[in-house]
Amino acid sequence: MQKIAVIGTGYVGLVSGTCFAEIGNRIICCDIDETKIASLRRGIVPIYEPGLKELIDKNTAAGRLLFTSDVGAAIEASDIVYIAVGTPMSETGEADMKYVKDVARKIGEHLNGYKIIVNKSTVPVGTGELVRQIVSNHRKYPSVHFDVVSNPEFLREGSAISDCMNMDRAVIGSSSDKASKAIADLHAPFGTRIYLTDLESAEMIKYAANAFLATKISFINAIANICERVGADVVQVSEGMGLDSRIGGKFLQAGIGYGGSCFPKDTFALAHIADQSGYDFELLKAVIRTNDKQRLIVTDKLKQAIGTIEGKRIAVLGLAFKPHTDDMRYAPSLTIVPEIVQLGASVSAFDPIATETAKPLLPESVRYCGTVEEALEGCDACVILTEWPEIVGMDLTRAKRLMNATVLIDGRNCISPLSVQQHGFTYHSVGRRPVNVVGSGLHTANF
Ligand SMILES: NC(=O)c1ccc[n+]([C@@H]2O[C@H](COP(=O)([O-])OP(=O)(O)OC[C@H]3O[C@@H](n4cnc5c(N)ncnc54)[C@H](O)[C@@H]3O)[C@@H](O)[C@H]2O)c1
Ligand SMILES: O=c1ccn([C@@H]2O[C@H](COP(=O)(O)OP(=O)(O)O[C@H]3O[C@H](CO)[C@@H](O)[C@H](O)[C@H]3O)[C@@H](O)[C@H]2O)c(=O)[nH]1
Repeated sequence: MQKIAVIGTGYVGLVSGTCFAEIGNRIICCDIDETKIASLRRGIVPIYEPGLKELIDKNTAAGRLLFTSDVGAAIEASDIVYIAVGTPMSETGEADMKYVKDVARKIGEHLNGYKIIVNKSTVPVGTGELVRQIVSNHRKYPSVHFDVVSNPEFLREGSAISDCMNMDRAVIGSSSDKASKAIADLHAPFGTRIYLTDLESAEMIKYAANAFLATKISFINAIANICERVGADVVQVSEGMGLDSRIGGKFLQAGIGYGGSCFPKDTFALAHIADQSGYDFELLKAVIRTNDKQRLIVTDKLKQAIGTIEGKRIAVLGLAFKPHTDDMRYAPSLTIVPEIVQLGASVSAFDPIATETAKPLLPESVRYCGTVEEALEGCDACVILTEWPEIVGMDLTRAKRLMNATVLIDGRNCISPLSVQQHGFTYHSVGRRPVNVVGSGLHTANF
């Protein structure tokens, strides 16, 4: 059992803190946001993440998971201190290190004995060393030692608990064997692969992994745009490509591009790190440009499908950047909905979870609906931006009855083209052929 303080109780700190408690450690999750801590203490979880509330309730009841806004006291009461604060994109593209630096100062001020300081936030290479210097400079007792470790987080929102409990690997970077071993031992109950490395390489692994996944997405989106022009079907192309084990089928779903709190900011940050190091990362810059442009295809497709957008009513289904989260950070809807409104249409929007997070971020004229059906009623076209199960599984017969005109723009390629066409819809996807070829797909050799 380790005594651990997790500083920053956002998506990462709250989930990883809870999972560390679940494997038997005593965790104090702390945050400067007192409202957040007060909610958590009352059993109210401030973010939507499947399975998180149940796991928090279980571990708080067992006395393994505590919440406080007294960050200093949490540091003093722990042997391992995890940094999990935000590193948002600054105006110039690089990661804003303000919160990490604030926490490092605080750790220095409350270093009352040997501690391992572990950074879980996504940070530029060199941050471990920066944290070491700040902690050193703010130490109350200069004779007290500490080690710094980088242990980046790879969870995805929407499946964060499962990603954390069944992580592919734990990357642990440090110049101290003792600290690396302690953090490796901490991960033993997860039964995961441990990858030991130096601080700088661990920090780079996180950015490189996200940039690579973003590259796969922009690559398949570019292929989808070509498929549309030459008459191929991107879903079949990506499946056929993915069967090559060197390529793999994951992160090859074409659509309106990536959003979220990580890929947009981390690709920018890595391009900035490269620039600073004197290397022009042209490939990554093209990935970012491709993603920015991909969002614009929705209004282009709308114009193609219904002519003028002015005066029309458009149903927008899905606002969150991906299903199973209420996170709206860099969601494609934040670009697409204002564009539709600006072109003179009225928007009826539905999202099963993210509506409240979305409201302050979208134009005031947007009408929010409680169901898919309410959003579709009387609309001239329907646009899918997030593949929530209730949107993918919508009743097309009912949808057709409710809508003024049967135009469906599927920004996530999540509805079967055959099925929508059988229901009499005009279907616009991202690089799919209008109708599937019968008998296509994977077959055994004796087919
Ligand atoms: N969200 C993800 O899916 C994800 C996954 C992997 C890695 N990451 C990385 O993890 C880090 C955290 O991301 P997040 O999405 O959890 O951020 P978040 O914005 O949801 O949460 C950060 C929390 O830190 C708190 N905080 C800020 N300064 C503080 C301080 N001085 N003391 C105590 N608390 C403080 C904030 O109040 C906030 O609650 C980022 O670097 C991010 O890139 C995020
Ligand atoms: O084939 C795909 C896969 C994803 N996406 C989009 O990409 C974005 C990101 O999706 P996902 O990676 O599932 O969610 P995140 O929670 O942003 O997780 C990413 O970012 C986290 C923060 O760094 C990392 O920890 C995770 O490993 C990494 O997958 C979303 O808008 C998805 O719609 C696609 O368009 N096509």
